[in-house]
Amino acid sequence: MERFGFVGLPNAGKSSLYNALAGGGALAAPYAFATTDPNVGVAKVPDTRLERLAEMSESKKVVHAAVQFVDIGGLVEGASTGEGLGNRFLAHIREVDAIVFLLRAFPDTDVPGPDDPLECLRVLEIELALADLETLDAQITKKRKAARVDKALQAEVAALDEAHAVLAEGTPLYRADLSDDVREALRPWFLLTAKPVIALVNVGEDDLDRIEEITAPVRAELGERAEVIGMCVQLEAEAAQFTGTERVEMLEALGLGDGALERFIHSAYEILGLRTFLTTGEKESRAWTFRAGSTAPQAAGRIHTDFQRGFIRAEVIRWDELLEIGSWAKAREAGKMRLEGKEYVVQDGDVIEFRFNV
Ligand SMILES: Nc1ncnc2c1ncn2[C@@H]1O[C@H](COP(=O)(O)OP(=O)(O)OP(=O)(O)O)[C@@H](O)[C@H]1O
Ligand SMILES: [Mg+2]
Repeated sequence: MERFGFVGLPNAGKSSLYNALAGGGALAAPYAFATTDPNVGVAKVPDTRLERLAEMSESKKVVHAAVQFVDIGGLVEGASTGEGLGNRFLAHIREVDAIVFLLRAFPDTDVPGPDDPLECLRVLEIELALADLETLDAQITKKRKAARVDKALQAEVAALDEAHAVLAEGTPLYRADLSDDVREALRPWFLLTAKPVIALVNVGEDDLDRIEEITAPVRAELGERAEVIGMCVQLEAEAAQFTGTERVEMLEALGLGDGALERFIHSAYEILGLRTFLTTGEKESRAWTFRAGSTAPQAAGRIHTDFQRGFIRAEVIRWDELLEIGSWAKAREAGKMRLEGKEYVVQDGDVIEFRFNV
């Protein structure tokens, strides 16, 4: 399952965001990956398509797609040299698939810390860039020597040199203009600043009508490099303690509209190129996560490796088409199911039944 790490200065709102996701019933299951750090949550990805299909099939069970969130803890200036949680902290970041920068924009004299989101971003990025520089410095000389003998290593060394030059200027790699080849060569290095980023600007309760304005400088700074979302995490966490219509009323009363959590989870899903296909039946309806561009056998492998190995073909229909027809049996009868083979590239929103043979 894909994992997102919350990174921010102390008091940025990381734990509040975690609670917001946990409180809203979003936390499908607590997941402890280490006793020293129990703050890993599984958040289900909201999906009305799935709910409607489950209703249609009168499914006994409904299983949403899910992503993991980790509340990593506060990063302080000097983390790269061992300040604060230091290296243990950085190791946790290394394990995630994407980073969520929590940028504080709420003023509160009782809660210490900077409230300029751009300033917060700068400190976070410099610490992570320094940590990456250190990783490279520790290895680059050895690699260079090896490359003199083994020419095959030259491309990797060139990529490391390019990354080093970028980082030495204090620029995180996700912001740099690197070719796909260079990014690929850097992948085995698990560099912190090469990970995809969501910047979450945490605004104050009194600034709900200024979210766009407060978020704009961060958006301008990051451009296309990252997803930028503004919300008041505190209020979202309060609303998340309610469910169903109560939550809708609460969100309305707080002036939060549909709530930003769903939007946030969708963005998280989106930036990793994740997509959803669905299965539906009386026993269960379920949303499955796959990578954009996956073929039918690869998608089948998300259910079970046997499905991939023994793949014969897939019966496919778009979710809305199926809903309109009203049932799987009727769709089949009407000849509306497409038979797709090994080469088929699965689309977001496909409802699929796999035929396989093991
Ligand atoms: N948007 C907001 N407006 C006002 N107060 C907020 C907002 N978001 C969070 N807070 C408050 O700020 C304080 C710090 O929040 P939180 O504990 O979530 O930060 P944190 O990033 O987890 O900090 P740490 O790194 O110390 O663990 C809490 O008292 C919380 O209620
Ligand atoms: Mg915290």
